[in-house]
Amino acid sequence: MLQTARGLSHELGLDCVTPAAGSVLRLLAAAGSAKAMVEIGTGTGVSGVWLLRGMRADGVLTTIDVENEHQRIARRIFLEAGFASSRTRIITGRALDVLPRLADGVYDLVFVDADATEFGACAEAALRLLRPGGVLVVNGAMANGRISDPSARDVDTLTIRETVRMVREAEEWIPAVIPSGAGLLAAVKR
Ligand SMILES: C[S@@+](CC[C@H](N)C(=O)[O-])C[C@H]1O[C@@H](n2cnc3c(N)ncnc32)[C@H](O)[C@@H]1O
Repeated sequence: MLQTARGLSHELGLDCVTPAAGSVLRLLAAAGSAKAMVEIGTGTGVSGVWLLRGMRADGVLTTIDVENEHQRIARRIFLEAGFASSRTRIITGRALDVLPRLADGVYDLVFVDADATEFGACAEAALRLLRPGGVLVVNGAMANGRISDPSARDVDTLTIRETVRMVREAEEWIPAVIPSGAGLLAAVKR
């Protein structure tokens, strides 16, 4: 099932989480006995299946994407992977329009994998959405190796660098960068 979703993702020209990064997502969801999670960037559902596999059997994944077509594929992938439609809440819209409508302090995990220029704003929203002890995960934290190259100053790299710095320095987070896949910035909310 994940192979099908990965193939569809590549056909659409979308990146998706690698198996190494996906297994970290599953582990974090399982370690936190996650019951409520938010995903920003549904894509074709690759990361969603990893998250669903880790979270509690009665948990619900709220997943946001601006592209209805991507979510149409993801909805089918979730069902074919054995997850009933009651396990997912699929919301179509821009992340920064949808996130303010979600409840404060009730989510166990927020996974960010959409527009890199909005990573900082998504991390700030996650601070409001997560319960204490909840986990933020941002995919692409190493900006394909550009993060440590001071000459890389494109807008995506600059935003990712700034988001990693902001989360690392903030009192509210206990952070780590995990070098799996495109790099995962993970942080526990104090
Ligand atoms: C890298 S793909 C997500 C891949 C997915 N997480 C996976 O691993 O299978 C990024 C997705 O974010 C969506 N996206 C881009 N900008 C967005 C925004 N501002 N708000 C919501 N979704 C956005 C794109 O339509 C795309 O489906």
